[in-house]
Amino acid sequence: MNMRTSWADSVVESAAEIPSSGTSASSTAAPSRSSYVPPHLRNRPPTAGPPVPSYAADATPRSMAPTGGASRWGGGGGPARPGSGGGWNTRSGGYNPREREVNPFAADESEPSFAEESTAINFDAYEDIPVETSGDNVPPPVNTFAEIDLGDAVNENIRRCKYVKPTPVQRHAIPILLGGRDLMACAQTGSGKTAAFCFPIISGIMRGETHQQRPMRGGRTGYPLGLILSPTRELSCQIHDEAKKFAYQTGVRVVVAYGGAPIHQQLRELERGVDILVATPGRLVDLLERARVSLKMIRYLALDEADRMLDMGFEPQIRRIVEQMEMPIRGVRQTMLFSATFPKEIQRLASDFLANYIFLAVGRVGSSTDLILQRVEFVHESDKRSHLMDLLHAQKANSAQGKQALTLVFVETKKGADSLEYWLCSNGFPATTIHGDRSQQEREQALRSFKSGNTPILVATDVAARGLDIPHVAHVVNFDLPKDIDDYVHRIGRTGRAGNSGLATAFFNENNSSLAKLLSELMQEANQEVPDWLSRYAAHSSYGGGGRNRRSGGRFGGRDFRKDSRGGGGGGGSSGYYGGGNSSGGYGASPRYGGGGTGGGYGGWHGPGVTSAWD
Ligand SMILES: Nc1ncnc2c1ncn2[C@@H]1O[C@H](COP(=O)(O)OP(=O)(O)OP(=O)(O)O)[C@@H](O)[C@H]1O
Repeated sequence: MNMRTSWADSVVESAAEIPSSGTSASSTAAPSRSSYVPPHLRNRPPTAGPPVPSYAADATPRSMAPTGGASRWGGGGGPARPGSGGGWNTRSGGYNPREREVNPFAADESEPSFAEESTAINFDAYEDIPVETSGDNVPPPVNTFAEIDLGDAVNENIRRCKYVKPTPVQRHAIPILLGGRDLMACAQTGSGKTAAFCFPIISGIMRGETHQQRPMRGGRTGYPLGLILSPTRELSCQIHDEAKKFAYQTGVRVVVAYGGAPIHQQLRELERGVDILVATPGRLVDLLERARVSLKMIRYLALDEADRMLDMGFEPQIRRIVEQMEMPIRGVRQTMLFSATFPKEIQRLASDFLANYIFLAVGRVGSSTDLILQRVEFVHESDKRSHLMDLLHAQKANSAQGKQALTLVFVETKKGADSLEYWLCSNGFPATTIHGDRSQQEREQALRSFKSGNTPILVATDVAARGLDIPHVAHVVNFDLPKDIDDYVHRIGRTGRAGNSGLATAFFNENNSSLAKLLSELMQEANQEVPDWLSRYAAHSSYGGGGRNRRSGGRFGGRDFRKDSRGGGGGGGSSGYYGGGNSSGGYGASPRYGGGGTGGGYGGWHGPGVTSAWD
C-alpha cells in the first residue's frame, strides 16, 4: 500500500485542517500542522508539485518560536513505540526553512564516472543468496522500493542515488523496521546495510507517529529522535553523508558528532536542530555530560558494526549510553543492530538491548562475499616488503593506463603503518596512512587523497577495517593478517562492494598459524581456491586458534544464538545451519560445515594494541 502524497498536497490539507498554527504542548489530540503555506505554493493545484521539503510546513524560525507554544516538533502525546501505520506529515523535521539545505548530490553530479556506478552495479550477484530470519511474526520481504511506503521525498532520493532495486538485506530489513520491530541483522560487507537502517529511521521520523512532544528548542540541548552509533570517526562521517542524501528535502535533519574534531562546530550544528544524530560513543558521552544532547526522546537506536560496538572495548560505554542516559527503555525505543559478523557471545550481550527482536542473516553470518577473489601467499616476515613491491609493480603494469589501482594495505601496528608508508614513498609508490596516532585532520586528508587517487596506496590499521565505502578499491592486501577471522572479513570487505568484484591478498607465515583453519574454511565457503600448504597448516592447527579466534555465529552455522539456547546447546551442537528459521535460498549444505564448536571463546579477544585503533 502506498500512501504517497505530494508535499503541496499535504501543505494544502494541513492548511485546511488546522485553524490556527498553535499547538498546545499538553495536547493529546492528533498531531497538528502549521497552517503556513509558502508563497510560491499558495495557488498551486493540490496534485502538482515536486517532492519537497516537509520542513517548510513549519515556518517559525526556532529562535522566534514562542516558549511553551507550538514547537517544530509538534505531535500529540502518547507512548513512543514506533510502528507501522500512520500517514505522512510535514512537520517532523522543522528546522529553519529559510536555511538553504546544501544539495548532498551536487558532488556526485559533478563526477559523472562515479555517479554512473550504482546503475552499473551487479546486484544480481546477491540474488540467490540464502536468507534466514527468526523471531515471531516476521514481516514478509519486498522486492522493489515501490512496494515500500517510504514517502515521496525519500523515494526521490533513492532515485537520485541511482538505486534501482533494494539489495537483499534491504528487502528484508526495511519491512521489519517499518513494522516497528527490533532487529539484529547480519549481511555481507558492501551489501547496503546503511540504507537498510537509514530509510526506516528517516521515514519513521517523517511520519511523526505518535510520540511525546520534544522539548522546545531555545535551550542549548538537542533532542534527537534517532541515534546511530558507529565505532570510528570516519565511518560516522560516512553514515552522516549517506543519511543526508537519503534525508534530503525531507525536513529530517541529520547531524554528526565525533572525536578528534573541534567540538564547537558540532555544537553549532546541534543548536540548529537535530533529528538524527550520528556519533562515535566517546564524543556522544562528552555531549551528554555537557548536557548539549539529551537522549530522552530517542525513538530509534541503530548500532552499525554492532558486534564491534558491543565487544570488550566499547561495551561499557554503550551500556552507559543506552541504559544510564535517560534513553527510553527497550521496547519503547526501536533498536536495530547491523554488522557483517555477529559472534554468538556478542549476540547474547546484544539481546540485552533488544525487545522481541527478529534475527536476520543474509548469507552466512560472518561470511565473505565471493565477489572478492581471495589469495593467500606464504611470505616470511623479512620478505613482506619486497613481495608487496612485486605485487604493486605487477598491478601497475597490468592496469589500463599504467596507473596504480587503489590499494589498501592493512598492517598490525601504527608504527608499522608509518614505516611502511615511508618505505613505499621512498621507493616511488605514493602512499599515505590512516591510524589512531594521526590527527583527525591527517586521517581525513589521507582518506581524501586515497579516494581521489592522488596517493593510490593507503596503509591502514584496523581503524579502516570496518564500514568504509571507498569506491574503486581494487585490491586489499593483508600485509599483516589480523588475529581474528572476523576482522579479516571486514578488512577484505573494503573491496568487492555493491556487486563489484575485488581482489584480496594475504601474506601468511608461521606467525599466523592460529588463523589457518578458519581462514581456509572461510575461503572454501566463498568458493576460493585454498592452497595445499594452507590446508596442511589448517589440519595441524587446533581449532579456533587457542581461543583467540571466534567465528561469527559459531561454526559456519551463522545463526540466531537463541536457537542454541533453546536447544540447550550453546556450543554449536546443532546443524550448523539455521535449522528452525524461515529460510529462502539454500546453503547447498555441505556436511563439512554441519555441526561443530563455536570457534573459540570470546575471552581471547584483541589485545590492547588493536582496540586502540578505535574511537
Ligand atoms: N539498493 C542499492 N542499489 C545500488 N547501490 C546500493 C544500494 N544500496 C546500497 N548501495 C551502495 O552499496 C554500497 C555499499 O553499501 P554500504 O556501505 O551500506 O554497505 P554495508 O553493507 O554497510 O557494508 P559494510 O559491512 O562494509 O559496512 C554503497 O556505495 C551504497 O551506496
